[in-house]
Amino acid sequence: MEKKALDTSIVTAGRSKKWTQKLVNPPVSRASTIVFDSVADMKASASKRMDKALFYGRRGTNTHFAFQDAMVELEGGVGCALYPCGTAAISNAILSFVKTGDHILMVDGAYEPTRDFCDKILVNMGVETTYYDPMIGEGIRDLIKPNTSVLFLESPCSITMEVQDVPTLARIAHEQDIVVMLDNTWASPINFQPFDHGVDISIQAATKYIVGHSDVMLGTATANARCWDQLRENSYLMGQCTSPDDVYLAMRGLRTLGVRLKQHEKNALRIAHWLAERNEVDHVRHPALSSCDGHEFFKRDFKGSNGLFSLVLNRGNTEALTALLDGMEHFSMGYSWGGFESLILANENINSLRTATKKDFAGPMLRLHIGLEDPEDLIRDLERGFERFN
Ligand SMILES: Cc1ncc(COP(=O)(O)O)c(CNNC(=O)CNC(=O)c2ccccc2[N+](=O)[O-])c1O
Repeated sequence: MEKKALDTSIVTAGRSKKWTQKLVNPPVSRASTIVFDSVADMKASASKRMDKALFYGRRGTNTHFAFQDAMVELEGGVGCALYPCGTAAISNAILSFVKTGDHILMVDGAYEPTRDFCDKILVNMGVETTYYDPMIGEGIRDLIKPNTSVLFLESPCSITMEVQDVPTLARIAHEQDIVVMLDNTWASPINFQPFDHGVDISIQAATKYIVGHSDVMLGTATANARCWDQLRENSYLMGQCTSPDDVYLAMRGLRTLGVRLKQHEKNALRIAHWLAERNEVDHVRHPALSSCDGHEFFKRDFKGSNGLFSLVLNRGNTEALTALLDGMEHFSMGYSWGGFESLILANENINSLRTATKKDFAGPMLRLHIGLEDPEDLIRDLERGFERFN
């Protein structure tokens, strides 16, 4: 079969008639018990239970199998495990590849609950975590220990948006047979191809852009041939299963992911360049702008950006920030991103979330998620916000 363009794959991925039963979309197949016609049928299913045979609800149904196929086609790898949320994907992927006495390397700019998992769960299992500078590059070699089993990346990093040199870090990790995991949520399966850059396991909080409508919690971990069997079986043993209703909505989200990302990107760049000229802004941390750490890696490795970026203000205290935030008309405050709506979050002390790298920023940070609203309305909303801020 000839290689398809990305936009064609977005439309066709996961639509094997095995799963759709000639419908355009795979039906929502809810199941715990799967019944068999004969002992031979039951044994045949059991022998193929690890390869999308209908066996038991926890292994998935045709709805899950369709979405898993779609994720592998779009992101790469050989298999995709599903989880109730992105945080579950992160924790179960790591748990699938560590044992007591191991050491892992975790990017200092990781999503805060990822850090909490390391500091509150792994530590009690006798797994040591070293946090490293997102921009460390070749220096990662000096942090590797004989018992290092996982190198975890998140690129760009949460809130501070550093873009990591993934291929360099992966190359060095593989010299010591270390498993390379990447939280690839910002790029989604579309804008960064993890397995082309040395990653072994790519993690998505599908909650964000894949679902795209702020109404489902879901996580995925897609693995290459080296890691797939171990990831799949350990995640199954830890009871990681998902609702076919949520998976159906994630599959629905995939079909518009390409066009939504393009519009988010266009709107966000309009606003990021406008913000860069505001006198309240010290600098904008958008991977597509040269003012963002790792911008050169974004240009080299990414196919595009999206609506999520941050900025550093050059002044402002809690009172001024509250005045800015409380009166926004189109920017809501909420703990997520990747839906169609615009969001805004403030962070007054990013260094409280970092242990290996301290930022000497001019002022507090704002993280914006630019939605699908008209960017001129959003700019006017921000203008009014800055009037309250000043
Ligand atoms: C890159 C990345 N990777 C994984 C996850 C987790 O996904 P999930 O929300 O589906 O579990 C996320 C979720 N992102 N959520 C946010 O950025 C906003 N949420 C928060 O800030 C939040 C929420 C609950 C508890 C703590 C935080 N926090 O980051 O401080 C993510 O951004």
